[in-house]
Formats: sequence, structure tokens, C-alpha cells
Amino acid sequence: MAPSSNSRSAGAVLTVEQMAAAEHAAMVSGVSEWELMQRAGEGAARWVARMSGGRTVSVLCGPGNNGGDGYVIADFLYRSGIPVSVVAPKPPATDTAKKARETCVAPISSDGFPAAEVYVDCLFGYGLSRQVEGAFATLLEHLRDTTGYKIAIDVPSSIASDTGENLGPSLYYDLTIALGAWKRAHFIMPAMAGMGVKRLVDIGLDIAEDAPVLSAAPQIEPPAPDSHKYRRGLLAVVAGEMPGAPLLAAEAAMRSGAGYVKLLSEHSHPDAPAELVVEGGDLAATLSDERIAAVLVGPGLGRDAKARGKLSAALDAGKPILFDADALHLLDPALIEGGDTSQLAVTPHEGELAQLCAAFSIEGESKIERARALHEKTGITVLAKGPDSILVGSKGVRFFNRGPSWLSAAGTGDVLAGIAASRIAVHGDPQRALEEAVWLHSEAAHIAGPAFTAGELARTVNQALECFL
Ligand SMILES: NC(=O)C1=CN([C@@H]2O[C@H](COP(=O)(O)OP(=O)(O)OC[C@H]3O[C@@H](n4cnc5c(N)ncnc54)[C@H](O)[C@@H]3O)[C@@H](O)[C@H]2O)[C@@H](O)CC1
Ligand SMILES: Nc1ncnc2c1ncn2[C@@H]1O[C@H](COP(=O)(O)OP(=O)(O)O)[C@@H](O)[C@H]1O
Ligand SMILES: [K+]
Repeated sequence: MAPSSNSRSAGAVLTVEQMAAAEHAAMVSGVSEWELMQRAGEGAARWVARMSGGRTVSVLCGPGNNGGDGYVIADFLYRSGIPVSVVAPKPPATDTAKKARETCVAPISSDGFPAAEVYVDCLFGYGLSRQVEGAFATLLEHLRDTTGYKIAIDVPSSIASDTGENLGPSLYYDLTIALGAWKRAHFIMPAMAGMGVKRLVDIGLDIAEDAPVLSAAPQIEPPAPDSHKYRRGLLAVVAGEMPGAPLLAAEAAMRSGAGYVKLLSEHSHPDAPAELVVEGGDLAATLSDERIAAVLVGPGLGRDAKARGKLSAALDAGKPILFDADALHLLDPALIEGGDTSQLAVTPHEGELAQLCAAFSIEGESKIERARALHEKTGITVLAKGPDSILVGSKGVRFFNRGPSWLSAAGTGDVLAGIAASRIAVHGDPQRALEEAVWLHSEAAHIAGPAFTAGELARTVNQALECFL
């Protein structure tokens, strides 16, 4: 019953179409749908048994194979001596779910909502295709209003798997157990916020290696024993109209691994920390220093002709560049034409991504489609940030778990940009740097505690680094 050891499903985040294709491939290779359902149901049942701790369990079963999983779960729990019952408003509609119901020894009723301490929601999985109504909606409303421990199997039953859209009563689960692979909804807001703790059951699917994946915690190397400040990476932060934002970014960058951070500014910065070198003079000439390993441009830059000139100067230097904030309102096809875009990266929030898509004539229904199209059209590595960040680069697509919501504070984006640019200065790989930055930013927020300021967050990043060494 255990899945084969060569399963490559760990971490993949799939659409319904990709999921169905992976399951079809398994069946072509000789694994029956029944066998897949047994693996899924048993794997999930072991989690339910662990979480229930002897409490009474009620399993809600729908008409499709998600309901089929429910019968397998109930059967496993019943045979394990756990008090369990099933509610199924409609009989199974698929052969495999019918077989699961026929072999299920747990008591089954077609109506009511039994009082239980643990509820397992198997009404709909990735097959949900329309608004939930009638008896199914009533069950979900009861589930919403009860105080029991709530477990969603595969995908919460009112959530559309590809879009995260809510197609029925909206409720919060304590635990969501994904089957076979993660689905997009597991990492799309607001759906992901209602799923509680998330766990994945491996059912031995073989999944294409280029499928989007959930980002795994990075391993960050300390400086080599013979390192010096330049070898560790010199980052140039280009300042503009507003002094605060680039200073915040530089504060974070100094604590993210770069050996040397310079603020290139025509203003004086009496508030700058002593360890930050502030350099004036002609920007193009300063950026021609071959020891500069990466450039950050955008925080506090401004959006006028002078700002655009600075952006041009940065691009002309031919170095790896991270564009954030105001720079994302200035970038356009003419500016990057003919350059090596593989060393360029952008960190737009929702509004800035919309701005970039308009500038580069890109359309896409969802954030992931827009980010992917922007990368494919321009070659630029894109981190579409927010509570549900998505990274798209030459190594494919990465999803992330949600960081602390305390990050929703002014200036935290400048901190993220500083961290990411610093990591680019260290190793030169934009996609790796952005992935590291999301983790460091989140971890720094955990360490900084509640209601931190962006400055406090920036000054915590070196402690966050310790978690990834
Ligand atoms: N196909 C496979 O090989 C496997 C599938 N598994 C399970 O199967 C699930 C997908 O199964 P299905 O494709 O059968 O789909 P679901 O069980 O998610 O639900 C689809 C069924 O519900 C009906 N339906 C959809 N929306 C409805 C609505 N709003 N109101 C009433 N009826 C509605 C559909 O007509 C269909 O009969 C997965 O989420 C997973 O739980 C697992 O058992 C692993 C193996
Ligand atoms: N609710 C949230 N939960 C988790 N992270 C969030 C949330 N809101 C914002 N963030 C993160 O905080 C940062 C905000 O950046 P941004 O919108 O550019 O703010 P600012 O421009 O004020 O610096 C991003 O890294 C984003 O991913
Ligand atoms: K479900």
C-alpha cells in the first residue's frame, strides 16, 4: 500500500489539470484509481487518528472521489477502534467511490449533522466546479458554526482548487491534508488563510520536474575563510528624492550577507549609520567600479526624469540589478532593450505588478499568470510579493507559506528589497537571492515580534540569518 520510493511529488503545487494528468500517468503505469484512493485515504486517516486522540469523529462525504477518500478514512478509523460515523447526503457517483462506500464498515447516514468532536470534510476536493448549494451547503454551514476540530481533506470543500475562489460557506479549518500534491489554492490568499496547518500525503505520483513547487528553506553559506569585504559582495543602493526608504533597504542589506554596502546619493544623510558609506558624485562613473557586485534601485527614487536617468545609468553599468518601488513605475521595454535581463529582478506588490504588466503589454487572469508572463516576455526574475508571494525565474515557479501578517507595515518592502539585493551581491543568482530574501524577511518578522517597525525589522535580519546557516 505504501507509495513507491521514487515518488517526485514532494513540494509540487499543481493545477487540477496537472493533478489529473499525474493521476492518469500513474494509472497508465499500472496503479489503479482504487489503489491511489487507498493510499490517499489511509495516509489522511493516519493524520486524523493522530489528531483525534480518541475523540468522536464525523466524516462528511460528497459524491465524487473526495467523498471516496472519506469512506476510506472512516473505514480505517472504525477498524482502528475510533468512534466514527459518516454523513453522505448523496450516494457516490464514481465507481471507485462506490467501491469505497461498499467496503466501509463505519455507520453511514444520509442526513443530519452528528455531534462529534472532530469533523473531516470530504464533500468536494479539486473537482468542485460550481457554487455549493442545498444539502451540501447546509452541512458546510453546520460545520462553520460548530466548535469541533475541523479537518479538510485535499481542499476545503467550498474552495476552487486553481483560483482559491470561495464557492460556498466560508469557514476556517484547523488542519488541511493535501493528497498527492499541493494544489494552487493551498498558497493563494484568502483561501490559504482558512486552511490552518497544512500537511501533504504522498501517494507516489511521479510529477514533472519543472512543475511549480513550494519553496524549501534555503541553506545559506557563511563567508569563505579567506573572504574580504569585496569578495563577500559590494552592494550599491541608489538613493533618490526620499532618503528614508533607501536607508531602510541599506540597513537590511548590511545584515544580509553583503560585505560592503554603499548608498549612492547626492544628498547628505546625517541619520545614516556610521558603517554605511554614503557616496556622491556622478552616478554613472561611480557605478562603473568593477568591484560593485549588485545594484538596488527604486526605494525612495522618485518617478521624474531625473529618476529615470538614474535607472538608465544603473542599467548601463551592466550589473545585476534589483528594481523595487518607484523603479517599477519607470521600467519599460525601451529601457531594458538589448541588455542581459537574466541578471535583473523585480519585487512588485499587486499594484506594481499591474503597472509592470501595463508597461510590458501583459495580460493574465491571476497573479501567477501575470508574474509568469512577465518573466517569459522579459527574462526578468519576478517576485510578486504579498501575503501569498510567488517567485518566477529561470528555475521555475516557487510558492511560499504565509509570513507573519505583522509584515503589513509601511517600509517592510524596502527591507525585503535590501535583503534580496544583498544576497544578489553575495552570489549573483537573482532567483536564489529572492527565495532566500522571502525566508529571511519572514523569519526576521517572527524574531521581531508583534507590531515592529520596518527599521526594527531591518535590524533583525542578521539574527534571522542564523536560522538558515
Ligand atoms: N483521481 C484520483 O486518482 C484520486 C483522487 N483523489 C480524490 O479525488 C478528488 C477529486 O475527485 P473528483 O474529481 O471525483 O471530484 P470531487 O470529489 O472533488 O467532486 C466532484 C464531484 O462533485 C460534483 N460537484 C462538483 N461541484 C459540485 C457542487 N458545487 N455541488 C454538487 N456537486 C458538485 C461533480 O459533478 C463530481 O461528481 C481529489 O480531491 C481527491 O480527494 C484521491 O482519492 C487520490 C486519487
Ligand atoms: N498580510 C501580510 N502577511 C504577510 N506578509 C505581508 C502581508 N502584507 C504585506 N506583507 C509583506 O510585506 C512586504 C510589504 O511590501 P510593500 O507592499 O512594498 O510595502 P512598502 O512599500 O510599505 O515597503 C512584502 O514583502 C509583503 O510580502
Ligand atoms: K474536501
